[in-house]
Amino acid sequence: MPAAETIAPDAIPLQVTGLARHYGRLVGLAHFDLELKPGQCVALIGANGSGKSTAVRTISGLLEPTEGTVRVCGHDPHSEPDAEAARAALALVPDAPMLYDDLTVRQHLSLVALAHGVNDDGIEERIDGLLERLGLSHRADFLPAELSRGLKQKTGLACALIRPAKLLVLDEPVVGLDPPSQALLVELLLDAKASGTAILLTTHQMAFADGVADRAIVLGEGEVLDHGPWAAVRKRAAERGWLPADA
Ligand SMILES: Nc1ncnc2c1ncn2[C@@H]1O[C@H](COP(=O)(O)OP(=O)(O)OP(=O)(O)O)[C@@H](O)[C@H]1O
Repeated sequence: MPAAETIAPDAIPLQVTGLARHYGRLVGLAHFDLELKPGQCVALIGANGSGKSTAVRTISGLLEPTEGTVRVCGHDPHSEPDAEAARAALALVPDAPMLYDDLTVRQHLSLVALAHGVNDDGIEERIDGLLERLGLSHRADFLPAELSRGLKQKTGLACALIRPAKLLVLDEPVVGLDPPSQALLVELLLDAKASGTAILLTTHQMAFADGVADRAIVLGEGEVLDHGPWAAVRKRAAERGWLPADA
């Protein structure tokens, strides 16, 4: 059975319990709990080195946890063969997009769509529509080496958005994007939320998170310093000096 078909329609997109990741004696993340229901968006915020990428990478199955459990739609991304179903449900946009040197932008999207069983008659039109919306149409037949940093970032985002993920995980998604593209990304993420996709993102851009986050978690030295509704946590974080003064 294809992995995507093992995902129950009413599955909870993300459940994380007691997650910890140590790097030798250094604690990258500790005591991390999170549940994300369909259509919810949580922003992880915090200073450099506070553990945001460690959380994202451990939740996505790229890093083994030292302690704790992760379930993506009920599946464990750290245990084969269950990890295959977790990967089918989760779309990750890492801080530096992983692109194939010899595939064009359009070929990346076609490959991702095919790999996730999205090969219906309308797929080419949807790829064209997404390329157009992201301002990538004029670079559709270019290779990654011919793209700027921001265009590579958009290609990584397009790859995640072309497939029907239950959980979208984005690590610093607006780095490299110009202000109109950041606003466009907010629109695309609101569309994804409206269709029931849960979102976990990290960012240093508070104005971007204002547009999309329902809740926030503040990390510091790998520990959760605060969590709750986005606006309240953002205000407390600014008052306590956890954010830049202009955030
Ligand atoms: N591969 C690694 N080996 C050793 N220590 C690491 C490794 N990756 C991260 N760390 C450490 O773990 C801690 C958390 O790092 P992480 O990259 O998760 O932070 P971050 O909040 O994403 O930071 P930034 O905002 O700078 O991207 C830091 O102290 C960092 O130095």
